[in-house]
Amino acid sequence: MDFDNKYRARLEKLSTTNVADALDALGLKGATYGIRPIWEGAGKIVGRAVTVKITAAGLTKGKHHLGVKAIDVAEAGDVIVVDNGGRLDTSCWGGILANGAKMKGISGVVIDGACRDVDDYVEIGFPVYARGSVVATARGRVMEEATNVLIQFGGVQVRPGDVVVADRSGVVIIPQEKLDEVVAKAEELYEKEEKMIAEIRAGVSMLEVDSKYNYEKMLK
Ligand SMILES: O=C([O-])CC(=O)C(=O)O
Ligand SMILES: [Mg+2]
Repeated sequence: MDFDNKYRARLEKLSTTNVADALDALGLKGATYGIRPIWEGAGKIVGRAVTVKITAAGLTKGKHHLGVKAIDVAEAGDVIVVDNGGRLDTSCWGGILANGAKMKGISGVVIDGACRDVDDYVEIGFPVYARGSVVATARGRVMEEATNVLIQFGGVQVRPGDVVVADRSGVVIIPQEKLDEVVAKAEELYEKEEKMIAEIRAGVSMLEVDSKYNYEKMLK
């Protein structure tokens, strides 16, 4: 799939909410909840998923240090998607990993859990989205179970190569085999909303604009 040529610029123009609405209209799951930019300037992220599945540390040891394999296999523009099951009591991503990811040209990291070293992300301008930040290290608390496998992220499935879009509203995942349909539908919804906003700004009444575009039925 020629993702960069065919889809990247189009997705950068769309919002996560356009994409979430397109997924709803097409009966697909991909909208997550509660995973937000961890620092003010963390910009929008678009890219293909490299997944990391985290599990609790214990007597079975992990093969790779958490996150390192994902950074190694990722290509420039990819997004690392970390499933730590929503845990908030321990980090599963930090500043050293962020520096490694930044050096590879990775677009950003989205985490179903918590991260640490937020000042480091600000310093290097690296976008990280998570449920929160925490000071406690991942070491001895969690470990990497697998890289590039099916994961659960904010209640939705993510497979390696699925497409991630993240902005200030949150994170959406587009199943890779539905990318064409979802992007086309999201663009159609974006155009309609732009027209609605233009009319509202031109002074047309909200009631008139709403009934003309039938917002309530727009996803049918
Ligand atoms: O130990 C951790 O949670 C990870 C960490 O701080 C880093 O990558 O800098
Ligand atoms: Mg650190």
